[in-house]
Amino acid sequence: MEHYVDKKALEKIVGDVRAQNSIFSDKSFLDNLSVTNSIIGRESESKKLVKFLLSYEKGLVVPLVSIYGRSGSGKSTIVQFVCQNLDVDFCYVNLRKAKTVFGCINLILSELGHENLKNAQGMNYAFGIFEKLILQKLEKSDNSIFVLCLDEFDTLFYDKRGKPSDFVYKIVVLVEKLRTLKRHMCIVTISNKVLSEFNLDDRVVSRIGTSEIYFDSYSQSDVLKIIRNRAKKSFLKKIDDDVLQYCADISSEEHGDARRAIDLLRTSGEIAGTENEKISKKHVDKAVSQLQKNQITTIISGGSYHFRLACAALSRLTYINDEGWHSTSDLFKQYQKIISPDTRQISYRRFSEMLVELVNSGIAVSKTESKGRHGYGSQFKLSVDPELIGNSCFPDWWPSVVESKKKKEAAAQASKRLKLLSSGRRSSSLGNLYRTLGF
Ligand SMILES: Nc1ncnc2c1ncn2[C@@H]1O[C@H](COP(=O)(O)OP(=O)(O)OP(=O)(O)O)[C@@H](O)[C@H]1O
Repeated sequence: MEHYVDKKALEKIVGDVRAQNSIFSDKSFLDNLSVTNSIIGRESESKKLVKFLLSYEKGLVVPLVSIYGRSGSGKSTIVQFVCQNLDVDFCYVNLRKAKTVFGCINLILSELGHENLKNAQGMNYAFGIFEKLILQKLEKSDNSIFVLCLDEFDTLFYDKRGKPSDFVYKIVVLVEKLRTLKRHMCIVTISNKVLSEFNLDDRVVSRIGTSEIYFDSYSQSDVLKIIRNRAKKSFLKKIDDDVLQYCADISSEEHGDARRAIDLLRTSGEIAGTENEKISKKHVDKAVSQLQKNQITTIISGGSYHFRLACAALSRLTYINDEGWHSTSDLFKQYQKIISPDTRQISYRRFSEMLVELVNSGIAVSKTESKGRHGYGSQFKLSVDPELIGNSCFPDWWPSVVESKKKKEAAAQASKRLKLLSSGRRSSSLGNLYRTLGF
């Protein structure tokens, strides 16, 4: 049957959305993309950043400050809040949107109002424009410092062919050049990883020093304070504290993640609104599974065909064999079986890199195991339901996997019955023998 949206269907959609939103007074306080004005805690981290940036007033700024810590610990929020409230010119760029190093410089330029450049125009040309734009900006505002905030700094290092270390070197050289023009610039990198984990050349490392600010994960009570504050501003009616506690507990299971807590509270509210009920723990449970589903779908739909094949290989092995850990070579064999015959396979090495991507995305976990004389090898285990992954990767293919498992289980049952039967026959023929011998 064809599905289409007519006026009646649209009216229903509008009604559903209104119901979803009915229990909120102002949802903007539950928006993870906007920068909040009310920050709970984080005084010491803010102070350190202000100290690094304002040292320009005394004539010397460190070229690079590295901000690092687990996700949802407030890194991006604090950096943007501080920059917005100091007399500095700044440019905040989330590098996740870039696929290559050249893509990163294009993102920076476009944030500064410049059109995209073509690869062929080259990095040196791009840096020439970057320098001009910074000088123009400082001239206009009469500020002396330009802060370049590079969020998701790790992205730069995915493009190994684009020479990420060279790129950082070029920015540091620009910082030095601006200094000779009596202008200051500071690069603030934001990442989940510490700077030493990146493959930066010695010439970069020796120039940037070690100015780091670590953001410790929030405790359960920190997360609770953050969402209590948001709940007060965003819902029409007061939310029970045990519901907020429950959201905070779930969001602190692994590490205190404020983003997860805010998403959870918003989604629980939407579900409660749709069901026309007061928000309760039941809605939080539903929100947890809805968010997990959404997250998986986003990761998988954004991945390449081979990434989805790697996910599918791990899901199939896990589902069919009811087993957790799988080696790279078993997974590669499985990948070779699933891939469509007219598609070119990626190499074993590239496939192992893809498995690492899977771990980075949170879909799987890995461990290293000794293989005796053969050294060490990696093992991978899914961290989510294989059916959810398999169905999201290739919905037309997954039913055949379910069918194979059914067949395998039926065959195992049949062989069990056969064994029982034959051992029964053997014991009854032995019984006859004993009787004949008079025992
Ligand atoms: N101390 C805080 N007070 C109020 N809200 C906070 C605080 N810390 C984080 N948040 C909120 O939590 C959400 C996530 O914060 P943020 O994006 O800054 O985390 P992050 O450490 O940069 O995460 P990631 O590494 O995943 O990018 C945002 O909505 C932010 O407003």
